[in-house]
Amino acid sequence: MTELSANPAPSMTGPLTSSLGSPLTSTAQSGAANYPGLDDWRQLPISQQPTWTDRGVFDASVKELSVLPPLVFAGEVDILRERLAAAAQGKAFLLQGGDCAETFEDATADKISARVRTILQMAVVLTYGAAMPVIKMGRMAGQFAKPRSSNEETRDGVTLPAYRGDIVNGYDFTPESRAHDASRMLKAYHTSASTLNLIRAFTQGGFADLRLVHLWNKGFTENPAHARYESLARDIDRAIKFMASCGADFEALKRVEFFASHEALLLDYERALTRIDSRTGLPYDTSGHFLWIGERTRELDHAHVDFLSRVRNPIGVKLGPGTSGDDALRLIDKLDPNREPGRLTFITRMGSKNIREKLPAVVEKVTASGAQVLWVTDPMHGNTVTSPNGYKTRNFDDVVDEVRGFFEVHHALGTVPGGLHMEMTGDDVAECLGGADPIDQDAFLDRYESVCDPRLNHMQSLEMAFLVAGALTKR
Ligand SMILES: O=C[C@H](O)[C@H](O)COP(=O)(O)O
Ligand SMILES: C=C(OP(=O)(O)O)C(=O)O
Ligand SMILES: [Mn+2]
Repeated sequence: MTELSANPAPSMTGPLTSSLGSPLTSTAQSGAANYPGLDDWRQLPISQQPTWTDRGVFDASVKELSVLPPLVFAGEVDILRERLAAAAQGKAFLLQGGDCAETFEDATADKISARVRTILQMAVVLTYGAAMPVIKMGRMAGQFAKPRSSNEETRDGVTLPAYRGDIVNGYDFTPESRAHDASRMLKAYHTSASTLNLIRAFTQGGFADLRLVHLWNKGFTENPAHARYESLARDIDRAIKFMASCGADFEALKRVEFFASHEALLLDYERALTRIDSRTGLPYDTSGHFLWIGERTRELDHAHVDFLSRVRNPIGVKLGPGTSGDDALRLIDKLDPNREPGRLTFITRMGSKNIREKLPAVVEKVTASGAQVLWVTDPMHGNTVTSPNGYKTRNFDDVVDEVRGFFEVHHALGTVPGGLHMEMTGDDVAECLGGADPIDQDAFLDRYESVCDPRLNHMQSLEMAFLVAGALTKR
């Protein structure tokens, strides 16, 4: 423990050091060992990395990760890039959602199923309302590493390392649990694999068949959004029956594409899962289909931007209210120098109070440069507040207002509002205030489950989908 508290600033370990504070041994190199540039990030400033307690465990974990099978196939990643290119042109819409922080404990069939069903329901609402394809993507099967504002947490006079996601340490407030344990990277890999396996089974094996559109609503608490969904599902049912009587073939309705994404924060993990694709000879980070760089780690000349500039996956970057048009242009030059459709997504999270004022200048500058990025709204992270009874929360009205602001800005500029990025769950939790069947802060006492940021619950998520479908119809 002293080792951890003696070095409370694992971020910015500086040039020529790894996240262990000293040069890594060759055991840290992955399958793509000699590919030029993939390890350049190790020479650059890096923030938000763990301070692992045991070098032996670290070396062994990275070595094992680097020979484990990839979690996703490079061909799927290429398909996603094409889908995102369509979204950037206004021909599809990206729906990306899931926990702020997945946990190992919650990687159960029930919870994964509720989340997938909720995303499928939202996608149906959006597809039906907006009459355009929806790209379905989970913040799932890998969303285990969290950047934090503070390295430490103090409770009742006791100070311990902050929780940094299950891939780094445990949520329990004990010195043992909060120690940074590199073997957790292996557990994160295996939990991602089993989550992805279940998602693939659900989405390819019949569960996502559009003819089961009613079934996805079953088991969720009845509420206004639930009822509205039922009515829409009845319309879809009628349309399907009508088409069936006309002899239509429903093969295409049986399966859906579902992509996995997470914040690529823990670069030792991401590097170990980076492989050279045998078809193209190029490096892919096979820990997920889509990876994003967070607001806290998007400095241009730092490690995260450098590493992600070198993999073929589609990349997202979160843009907070302090982003200038020039910042955005420099990120484009570094991450998408060839201006490749679908390569780069900007996920704006400016806050409902800032979006209308700050977003236009950034979008205008990017548009004037000729770059075609995909613009996505994250209406969660700029709207975090503390409730009077001490919970980290968000007001549903602020979240809605940021989404509205995002659409207004893009409508006014004639650009494409191409997606929604949400922290949500299929469970009936109480973490965000408000909604049609309003959550108040007293409900937090029993139903606040998130280990990091507050999520929209099942009903609030569906409500959001109806709202966005309305905005897309106008588009
Ligand atoms: O999910 C995002 C960040 O990890 C989170 O907002 C950080 O929250 P903190 O300010 O409580 O550290
Ligand atoms: C850390 C996150 O967001 P941001 O980087 O936008 O703060 C997140 O998406 O959980
Ligand atoms: Mn979050």
